[in-house]
Amino acid sequence: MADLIAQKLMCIKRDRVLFEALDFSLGAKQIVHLKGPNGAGKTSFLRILAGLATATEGVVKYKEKNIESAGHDFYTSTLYIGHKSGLNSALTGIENTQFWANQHGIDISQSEIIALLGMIGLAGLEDLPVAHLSAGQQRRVSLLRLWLKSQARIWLLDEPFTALDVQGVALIEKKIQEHAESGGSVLITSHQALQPHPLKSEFMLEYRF
Ligand SMILES: Nc1ncnc2c1ncn2[C@@H]1O[C@H](COP(=O)(O)OP(=O)(O)OP(=O)(O)O)[C@@H](O)[C@H]1O
Repeated sequence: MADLIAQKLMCIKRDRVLFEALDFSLGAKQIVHLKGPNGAGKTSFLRILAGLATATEGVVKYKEKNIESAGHDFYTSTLYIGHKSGLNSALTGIENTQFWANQHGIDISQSEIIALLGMIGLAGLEDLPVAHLSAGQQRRVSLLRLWLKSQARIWLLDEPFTALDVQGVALIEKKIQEHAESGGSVLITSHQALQPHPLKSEFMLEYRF
């Protein structure tokens, strides 16, 4: 059975119907590439699925419960990474990661964070305020969450590859594939093609005038 089910979703923004009667499901071991032109409503859709915005009509269910009533179970099982980095630019990579881990009840030591930051390509930059990091380096700090919130089975990722170089994209793609292979599910928006993978499918949102 699917982890996350959306039924008959409608979303209206500024009098424009972005989508209506939209049914969608995301199950274990699935990677769904959400595609569509600028302004089609991909971010709006992702935010509704994450419980960060409310649909004009329709419901989103997690384990057969509306996400509003699924509560803690839903939020601990979901990892949403949006367009914005969600970082405090005055804090270092270590501090940002520690803060985020604390917010999510994740027990992690400073040496473990330093090791993870090194793994993601930020060795030697761990104690710089993230304002002093490049756009791609900041993106890497924010994507470190993929390695932290291991109990989150459902990943909702909005343009995670923005600003990443070729190696950065490959690292994140590999992590996404490993997550799906180990039973997780991933919905990802990206304007670039994803690596072919047997678990991957596509879901298209058309631009509606
Ligand atoms: N808070 C808001 N208030 C008014 N209109 C909004 C709001 N958020 C989004 N929109 C509008 O909804 C439409 C869809 O936006 P959305 O960000 O979901 O598109 P998208 O498919 O993710 O686009 P992109 O590929 O450019 O990221 C856009 O026309 C946008 O102007």
